[in-house]
Amino acid sequence: MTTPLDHIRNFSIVAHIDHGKSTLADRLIQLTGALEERDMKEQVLDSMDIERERGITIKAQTVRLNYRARNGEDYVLNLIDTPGHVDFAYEVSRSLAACEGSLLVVDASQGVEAQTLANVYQAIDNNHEIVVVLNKVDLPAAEPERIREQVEEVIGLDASNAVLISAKTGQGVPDVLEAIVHQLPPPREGDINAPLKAMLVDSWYDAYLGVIVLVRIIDGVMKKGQTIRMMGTGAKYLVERTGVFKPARVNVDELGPGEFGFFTGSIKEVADTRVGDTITEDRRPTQKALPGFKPAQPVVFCGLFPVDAADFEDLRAAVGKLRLNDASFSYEMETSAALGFGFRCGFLGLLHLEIIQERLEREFNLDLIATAPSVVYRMNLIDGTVKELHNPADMPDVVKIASIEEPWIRATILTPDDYLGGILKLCQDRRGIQADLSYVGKRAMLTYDLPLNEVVFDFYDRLKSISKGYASFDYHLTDYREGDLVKMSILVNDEPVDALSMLVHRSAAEKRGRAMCEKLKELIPQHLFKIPIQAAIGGRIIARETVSALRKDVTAKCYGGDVTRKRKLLDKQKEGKKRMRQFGKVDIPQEAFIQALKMGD
Ligand SMILES: Nc1nc2c(ncn2[C@@H]2O[C@H](COP(=O)(O)OP(=O)(O)OP(=O)(O)O)[C@@H](O)[C@H]2O)c(=O)[nH]1
Repeated sequence: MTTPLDHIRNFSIVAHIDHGKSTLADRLIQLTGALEERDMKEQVLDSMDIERERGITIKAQTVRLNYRARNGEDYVLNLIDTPGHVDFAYEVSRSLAACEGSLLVVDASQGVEAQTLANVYQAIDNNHEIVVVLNKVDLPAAEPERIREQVEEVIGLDASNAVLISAKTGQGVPDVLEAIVHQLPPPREGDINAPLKAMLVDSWYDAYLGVIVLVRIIDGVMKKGQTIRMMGTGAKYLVERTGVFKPARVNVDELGPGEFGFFTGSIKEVADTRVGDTITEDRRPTQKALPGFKPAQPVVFCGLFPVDAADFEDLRAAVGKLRLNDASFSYEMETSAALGFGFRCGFLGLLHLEIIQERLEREFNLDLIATAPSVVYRMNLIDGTVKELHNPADMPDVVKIASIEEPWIRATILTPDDYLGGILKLCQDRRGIQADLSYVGKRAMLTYDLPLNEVVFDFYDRLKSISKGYASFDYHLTDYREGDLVKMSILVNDEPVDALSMLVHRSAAEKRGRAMCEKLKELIPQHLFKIPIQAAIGGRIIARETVSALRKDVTAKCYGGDVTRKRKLLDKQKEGKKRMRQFGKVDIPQEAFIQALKMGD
């Protein structure tokens, strides 16, 4: 039996990272009895280990809560989880488009932050009704009244009905459930007799069931035995199972209008499902598809190579497996003179890159070298063609290039006033153009346009360290702009190391080149001969350092003495060697690549 529309509420929780979204979700699940206390793992919505460790939510999920309200009526509340990090802004927007309301969670001791703004405006753009929830009122530093005013002033939302809670102690959380029922609207449309029309919200790969597709039903019903058609791709599948998450997976006979749930149907790959696609019944299709979504485009690329060339096939299998579950991660084979065989991989952002790299190393036990992250450049060639450049190593000959364009972002930074000077300097150093500066209480809200190229390395780390962790940051891509960009190569012992070449702005090239050479000098161990390290643009050397030659007697400890100690040392050397890469006659440790690429101003 399907639930009547006016007894359904579909909502998301939007918040800045760490303001308590997952803790509140846990409480709601617990209060509605969706999960027995003893089954209650901390933060059930964050299902992947790495996510839990980092405390961030990546994959959007949904949970059905059955709630008997104080008026005695039974409601179905679908909680659609959204990720909180800027890299996953696209996933946020697609989950928001599938529901009607949001809880805006704001930490009452911290107040509005950059991602509070970014996420709540996305919800408002999706016509959401919004319940303001002020969390962490148990903290001595909480100032709910001040933050209530801030929400009204800065965001322009009515916060007079804000619910004051502590997701940690549970205080006030039952009022959140009532607010969901009374302040959020039921699904706006939905005709059970109309042809099936459903939105594909998400999909992921499950080892037992294959691809699981999360859907929001608009019209009609979806049930086992139906042949459905994806209107965007034209592909047809037989529905084998329909169900909901409570949060454990439970099969149901059918899904009706306004409901969220999943279906399975021998779909082989996540890549066969397109988020935002309209699903209809093949036999009786709906006339009009939903407005589609754009697929998420990778914006940051880097090469991933196995430290040990023998691991290449394992790496291939591993990236293939990850891709099964993450359509926004892309890869293609790449060869590098310096690093051998590997893959050029595309990511939604730096965090996405780090997560994938970490999963490859941890879950698949691979030792990897990652090359400098690079954005996608547009090369306007003299012959009129346009080429997208994902890899600095593939840069066309400069004489063929008319101009180079690079992606720009609009960044919003909120910071306590004390750190404003340092942050302005950082943005300025990174070629930023200030668009706005205003105040949110005692904090400055800075809006800057920046080249993404200047942000992908360590901008976020620098921002955090300048502001002692107090500044918050959010960005979105805006446009491509022409830039005076040059390819900088690094030569070690007169040989170019392709994995270290990068595109930089001409004005920053010398400084960056010098910094790279200095770092490499520290990181490359001494050899028996002198090693020159140089940065070059075309044939012109712009920076140079030298690793001096090793004096012979340093190896003396390897001769004579205790045999076990000697063997141990040799073993250590062998281990160390594995993590080195040979360039001509020079061994470069793996760390050198990573460290050399972190600029440090
Ligand atoms: N004192 C106090 N701490 C809280 C409360 N709610 C959450 N926390 C703590 O705040 C931290 C962040 O909470 P999460 O629920 O993980 O925050 P989140 O917004 O889901 O974070 P992301 O998943 O990273 O977006 C955790 O250490 C929680 O234990 C509260 O009401 N009071």
